[in-house]
Amino acid sequence: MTPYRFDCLDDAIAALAEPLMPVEVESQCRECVGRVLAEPIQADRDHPAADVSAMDGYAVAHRDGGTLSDLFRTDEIPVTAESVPGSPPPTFSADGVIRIFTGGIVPSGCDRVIQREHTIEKSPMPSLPLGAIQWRAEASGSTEGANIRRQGENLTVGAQALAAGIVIDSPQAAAMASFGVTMTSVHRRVRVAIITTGDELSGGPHVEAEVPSGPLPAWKIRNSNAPALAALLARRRYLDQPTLLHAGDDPAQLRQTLAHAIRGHDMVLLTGGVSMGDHDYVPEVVRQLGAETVFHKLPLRPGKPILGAIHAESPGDVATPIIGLPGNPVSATMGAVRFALPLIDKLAGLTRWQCAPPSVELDDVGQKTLPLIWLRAVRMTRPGRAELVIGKGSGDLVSLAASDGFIEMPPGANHSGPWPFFGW
Ligand SMILES: Nc1nc2c(c(=O)[nH]1)N[C@H]1C(S)=C(S)[C@@H](COP(=O)(O)OP(=O)(O)OC[C@H]3O[C@@H](n4cnc5c(N)ncnc54)[C@H](O)[C@@H]3O)O[C@H]1N2
Ligand code: MOO
Repeated sequence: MTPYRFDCLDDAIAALAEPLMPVEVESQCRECVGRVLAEPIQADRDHPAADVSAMDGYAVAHRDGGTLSDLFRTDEIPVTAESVPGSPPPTFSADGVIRIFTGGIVPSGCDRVIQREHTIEKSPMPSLPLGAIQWRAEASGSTEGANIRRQGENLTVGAQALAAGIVIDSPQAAAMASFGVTMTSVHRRVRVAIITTGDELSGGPHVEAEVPSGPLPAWKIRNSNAPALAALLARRRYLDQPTLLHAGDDPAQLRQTLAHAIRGHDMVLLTGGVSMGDHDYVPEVVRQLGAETVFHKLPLRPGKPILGAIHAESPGDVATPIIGLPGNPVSATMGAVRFALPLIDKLAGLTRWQCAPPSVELDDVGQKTLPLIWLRAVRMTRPGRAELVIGKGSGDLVSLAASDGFIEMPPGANHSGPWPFFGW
């Protein structure tokens, strides 16, 4: 029997994710790159729309024995017409071959395209205004259909090109453009509030986004968690810029700040004040505001005191996840990647919001083990391989800045992996 409600991080995340619904849909969005598609996209035409050439070369209909298109002929064969991309195809006749360019329509009757490298090209002359060719030996090795992209081989008209619930990135933008879609339905951007806590942060109770650069007394620190979490979120264009809030070590102020954040946001991330100290008010304030604590503390290092809760005005109402990340910068950053990002993805409307991280093997794992799930900072050394970045614990944001992400090892493990890798 363990003292934790969840022994597995994915189970804890799934429990928090369970009541979450994707945010609303905006229709007829034009600037939709980086947003989450909310409706499927269908092909408005076959892709390709006709049989087209995949090479610059000559379109022929190979008939063994005697005809001009015979690839075993050794004499000169006239070029009778050209098929140029952007123009309708010429008519093919067995009197010669058609010069065709990549993307040009293969005239009906042709059964293959021979790339120009497999020909000897003869210059035009008055009797042969488009010139002539002779086959090189390689031409006779071609097969039927060679270098032809068939009409509809990628997709046929009416079939689904893109499913709803994916991010519109570069390939998806290409697919939409190619099927003539200039506006579509997307989920609105997810609104996240980040609340930092603690009187030790410089700027007093109203610490905001700006980081003061002047000298500080030793008992004050600069707020590194807000910029760390904001930077993680900034890469996702399906999020609004997060609202940065701060509450000092005062339960009333924290309650007011958290209540305000819940009202205007889809998710609230807090850092600090979640552990056992006399000034750690987050768990109590979360309860006071009527949120259900799904877990508080997980068998995890760093980040053991993490809290996950769900707030809903009334049963069945919109559920707002609240994640209380430990204040230590390494715990806050790793916790945000591991816990907050998948939940944000679910809120954003992504179908595949659950983590499917790549894996890496460690170059050298050392002897140490932990009886907890261990998140360890690593730096990539080669594809699929990483080395540990040894730091001084969960306050060491300096060594974290030398890492590419972290791996997750189960309790007691100390072999080289492969281990799931979570990049920054
Ligand atoms: N008696 C116990 N003490 C502690 C336990 C425990 O189980 N029993 N857990 C330890 C662990 S593990 C962690 S992690 C920390 C988490 O504590 P809190 O979440 O309550 O965080 P704070 O005490 O408020 O802050 C911890 C640390 O982080 C610094 N901090 C806070 N906010 C920021 C910020 N925005 N930017 C940069 N640094 C920040 C803060 O000054 C503290 O040094 O609790 C252990 N204690
Ligand atoms: O979870 Mo704490 O992060 O070990 O310092």
